[in-house]
Amino acid sequence: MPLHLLNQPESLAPSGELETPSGELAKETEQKPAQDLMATALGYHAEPRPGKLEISITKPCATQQQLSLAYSPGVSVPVGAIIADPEAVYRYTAKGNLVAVITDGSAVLGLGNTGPLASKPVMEGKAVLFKSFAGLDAIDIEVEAESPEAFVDTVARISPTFGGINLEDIAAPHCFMIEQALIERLDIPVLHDDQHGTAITIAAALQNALELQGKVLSEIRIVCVGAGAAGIATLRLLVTLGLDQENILLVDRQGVIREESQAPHSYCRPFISSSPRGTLAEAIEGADVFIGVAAPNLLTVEMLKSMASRPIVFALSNPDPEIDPRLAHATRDDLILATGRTDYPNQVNNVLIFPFLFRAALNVRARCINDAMKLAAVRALVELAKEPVPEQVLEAYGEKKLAFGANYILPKPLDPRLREFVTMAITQAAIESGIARI
Ligand SMILES: O=C([O-])CC(=O)C(=O)O
Ligand SMILES: [Mg+2]
Repeated sequence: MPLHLLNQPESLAPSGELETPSGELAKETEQKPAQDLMATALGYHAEPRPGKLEISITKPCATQQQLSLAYSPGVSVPVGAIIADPEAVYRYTAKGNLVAVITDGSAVLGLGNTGPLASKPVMEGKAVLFKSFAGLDAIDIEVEAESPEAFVDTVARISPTFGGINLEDIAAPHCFMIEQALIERLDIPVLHDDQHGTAITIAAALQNALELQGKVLSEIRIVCVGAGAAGIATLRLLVTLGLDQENILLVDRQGVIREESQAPHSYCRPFISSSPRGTLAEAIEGADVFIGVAAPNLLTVEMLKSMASRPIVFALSNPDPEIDPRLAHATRDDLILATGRTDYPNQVNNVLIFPFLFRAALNVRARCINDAMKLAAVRALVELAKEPVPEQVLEAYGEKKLAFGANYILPKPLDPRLREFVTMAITQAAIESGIARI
């Protein structure tokens, strides 16, 4: 069974082969790149040494004198300083630049419950992104936890090591309670990336897509497929930004969530609909926006055809989207489409945000990542997408021209301006909202 079908909710599973305009031949030619990707990805992870991370040392340790500073007896001096003033830990250790990427492996990408061990490449990957995009040191930690409480306890117990905690790929509904419990318990920033990193990125992308399609958030009708971490957090944020709760249909494996008893968990409650529409096909008819954070190939050609004019489709299941992008574009030419993938235009992926939320929070030693910081992050992405794109970005993506428009609604993840522009905006919000400690 292909990995992307593991643990997939039954009624969300693709109903068969993807319908492609060019039929069998298209299927055969698609298999080759897929095989190439498998071999290349395995080689990338295995060679020249296994994995994607190593630890490096930042102080010389080659002479007896240096050794006596790095270790006994010199190391006891900062210990004493930290006992006298716990804040000194930020001066004498790596804590202030160190983020833990922590998971229980229960909702890994769109792959489902892979367990902690198999999630390790993803968590190492997040650590790589923290380092390369925001200069933050990050360590992946995969936890075998028998309950959400045990997971919270484990994270809380190891938290003194870190300047921030990035929770990653934890299934709903436990992810909501886990994040809340840790925010309350710890005095360092805690963020569940798949909720807020994803929600912020979607909100920014949607604002820009709506502007291009000549629509406004307060008037559109939206269908969100997936009532997990990303779906719930995104709807919450969009409502904060002006989306009318009445215009939301939240769909999960049973269809549109219309009754308390249908809801997979209590966090769906604000989005329970009184609409007569019950299936995804019924929900999508006439809708302006489709947000998929669920599973591959759920959005059919017929459904896409039935959407309102100038529709917006965010097919964000990773790695395989809710509709094949080529198929979607072949079906409608008035569409704005985004995926979570690097190899198509309009990548809506939390990598645009999580490195900079933590960079900003750690820069000012914020106790938490608050709503003001999240909203500033949305605004920064919205604005940066409208700025002229530097040559360096065009080169990185092999593009001749990129400009704000249907195929460029968000900055590219490899845009070096993100680090300064987005971090500055979030930092400013942290300072103005009074949670900066330095
Ligand atoms: O890793 C990614 O591409 C985005 C993400 O957090 C996820 O899908 O869980
Ligand atoms: Mg994730």
